[in-house]
Amino acid sequence: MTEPTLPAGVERHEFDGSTRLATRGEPVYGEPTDGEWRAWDPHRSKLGAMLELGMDTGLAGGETVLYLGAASGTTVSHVADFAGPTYAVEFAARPARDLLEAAESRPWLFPLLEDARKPETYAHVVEADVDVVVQDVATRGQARVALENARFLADDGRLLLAVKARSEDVTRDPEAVFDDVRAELADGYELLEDRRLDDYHTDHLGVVARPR
Ligand SMILES: C[S@@+](CC[C@H](N)C(=O)[O-])C[C@H]1O[C@@H](n2cnc3c(N)ncnc32)[C@H](O)[C@@H]1O
Repeated sequence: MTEPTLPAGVERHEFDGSTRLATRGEPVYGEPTDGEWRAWDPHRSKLGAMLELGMDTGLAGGETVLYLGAASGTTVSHVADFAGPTYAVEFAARPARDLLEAAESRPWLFPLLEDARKPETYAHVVEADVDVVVQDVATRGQARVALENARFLADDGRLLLAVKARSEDVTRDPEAVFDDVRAELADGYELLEDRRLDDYHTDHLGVVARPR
């Protein structure tokens, strides 16, 4: 089986003797750089882990992206380095300050201080038919958030979702949590691939899906 190709604008570069994913842009979280390239740390990024593990994200580069749970911009800054317009939703004010800083050198990165459970609050800003929704909210009701934001996706768009089992229920077996999330997601999405991200993020599932 051939590995899915990386999106244009994401390359493997040598940093301190090891080959790592990288994008081209201003550093954001103290990551090592090699000229214009900065390392993308899969231990700090679920999407980075999905790419590192060879999941077929469908990303080609240049996409319009809605990113839910942007926090201080670690991952979404890499996304904005290779994607097109990137709308970054985060509801906590503290990390959003760092997110605004990451956006200063990225004209295509649009931070939105909103609640991803209330898509109507940013529907007037986010353009219709985005190519990709990336979601990493690590909060209870992760499938519900993905379903509520499906309205933004183009028919052939992709949901790239990270599910944190412990955010749903700390006491349950993660596999049982993931089964429930898969079943709920099926209300609005066709699941194309899922994979445990434990090599990088304990008890997390990476999911690639498209709207039904
Ligand atoms: C695991 S962190 C995200 C890390 C980030 N995706 C990265 O890789 O750089 C989860 C973030 O989702 C945010 N979040 C949780 N629920 C949210 C909601 N309903 N709306 C917007 N942001 C939310 C949290 O405030 C937190 O910053």
